[in-house]
Amino acid sequence: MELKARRSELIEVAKGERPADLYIKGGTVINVYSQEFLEQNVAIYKDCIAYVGNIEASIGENTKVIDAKGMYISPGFIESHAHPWVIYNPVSITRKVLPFGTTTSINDNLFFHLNMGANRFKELIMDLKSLPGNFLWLVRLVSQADFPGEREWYNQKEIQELLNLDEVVGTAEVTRWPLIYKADPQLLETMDYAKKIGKISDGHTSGCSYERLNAIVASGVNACHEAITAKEALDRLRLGLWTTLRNSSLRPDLPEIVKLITEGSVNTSRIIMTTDGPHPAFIEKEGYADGLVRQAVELGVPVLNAIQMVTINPATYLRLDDYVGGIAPGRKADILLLPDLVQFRPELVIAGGEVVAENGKLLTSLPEINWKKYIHRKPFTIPKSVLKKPELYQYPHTSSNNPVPVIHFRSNVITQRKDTVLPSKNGFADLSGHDSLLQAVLIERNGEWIAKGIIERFATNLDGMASTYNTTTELLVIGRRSESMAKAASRVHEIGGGIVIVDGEEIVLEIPLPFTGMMTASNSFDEALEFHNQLLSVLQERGFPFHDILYTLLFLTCDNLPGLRLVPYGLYDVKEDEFLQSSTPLKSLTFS
Ligand SMILES: Nc1ncnc2[nH]cnc12
Repeated sequence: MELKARRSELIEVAKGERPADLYIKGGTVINVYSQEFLEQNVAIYKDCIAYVGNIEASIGENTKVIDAKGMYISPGFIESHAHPWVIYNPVSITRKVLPFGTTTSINDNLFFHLNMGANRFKELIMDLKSLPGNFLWLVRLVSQADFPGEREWYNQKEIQELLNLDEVVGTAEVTRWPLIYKADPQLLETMDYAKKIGKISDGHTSGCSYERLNAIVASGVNACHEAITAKEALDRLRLGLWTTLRNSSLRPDLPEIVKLITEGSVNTSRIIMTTDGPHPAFIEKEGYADGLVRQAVELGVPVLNAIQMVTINPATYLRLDDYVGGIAPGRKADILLLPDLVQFRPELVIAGGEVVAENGKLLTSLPEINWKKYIHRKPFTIPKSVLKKPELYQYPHTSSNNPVPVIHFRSNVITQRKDTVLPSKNGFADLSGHDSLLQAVLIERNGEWIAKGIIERFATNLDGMASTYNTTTELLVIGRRSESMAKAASRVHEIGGGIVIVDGEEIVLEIPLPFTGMMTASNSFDEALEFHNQLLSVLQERGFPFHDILYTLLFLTCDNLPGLRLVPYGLYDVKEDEFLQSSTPLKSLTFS
């Protein structure tokens, strides 16, 4: 990490030979190293802490003294596993969570790399360096749904170059973890490279048994946030993984997994917490890293341990503890003044030595990013007229006697194969007698391929919807009426990405997501929140039975979760690793 303050200057301030810029006086320092509360002052010079103690020698004429009487002085919180694209974007999420005290976030680069490639992504990293706080990255080794040309797009040499950047702390989760289990040479080599240059590899081992976990840990993976029971969390801890307890909008599991601590006697020094990319309404209600500490303490975790789990523990895991995670000389001055240890909402947030927020209000400016310059790999080149063809949205089915493998939603994101006998009409499945079934297709933006399926238990009364908000960022079109689906698809094409819902011929909701098809191009978090709330309520009115629509859309097209998925190569049975219906080149279907 680059520091503005020189070490020699910090030494002078520590000795009282040079005046501090800021001096926080009269508060109680939360010492996450020694696990103590200490009545001490903190002197700050430029972007760093220079001194922690009771001597006031560094207060000079121009030193700004902050009275922290009655307050706790905490290290800034760290979100070590962020996904900065849940309709919000890197800037709008920072706007929201910096005043809540998250001064460091470690961000997945999935959709940035997927849409702009490694070199453009490098430019984005540089542009986002001007964000207040520490906005750092983990880089993907592959996407979340294999596609033609994936390994060239995620090429090893470029990824290694990214890993060498100061702003990149390691490799990101590999959701398709069987690749690691099978010792994929390209992935192992890159993870090894990361280790050699002192960086980490985040993991993702959902549903992985203890026995299989051994093989994953042997690959060099450092952490996992996918435990959904205290037992699974303990397995991970015991095998030497940094164990990240998740409380996300999709999986609000903390009450269960925290029993690892509250009903056990484990050492918490390798336990971390994450919100794992929650939707905007969750952040609005629960906060971010602050919400994790608040809830952990409510659930019975000792307060100092809970704070360590979002400060020094993630900093140590990320190999950033020389810079962030604690209040000590030579560390970055990322500091919160907390009025209490119940709400954990800071009265003052200092990031890099600057007061950036007070009483929940951001006081600093945010960069204006020209998102357009990054819209790069995938504009829609498929002619819009093609999207109007109704047969595009029908599942091929020639024999009424053969059952069709339907994607049945068991929960928000978990699906199962449900073979269903359906009549065939003009070579397609006839859904007219089955109210609970919808057509679903995934169309490559350039018309290279189309994958088709039928889904059940999504939103029974949905005429048509199209969305680039899914893990491929291609065009996902769902509905019961081909004409409405066509209209929704055409509109998303026109706006260059986003989510559109159509009733009959009428557009009832339009959410433009021009930045990669996942994010708004606005700095407003409130706009993202409003879009999310509208989407959920419009779909719930049409029968969507679950609590988190964005994750349903996101993961319908991934290739790692059970059971059937719609992915670039077709309708895919994840467990069997089998394609039940291959995707077809769209051009051969429609351009002739
Ligand atoms: N694997 C994932 N991909 C995209 N967004 C996510 N948010 C949480 N997990 C995610």
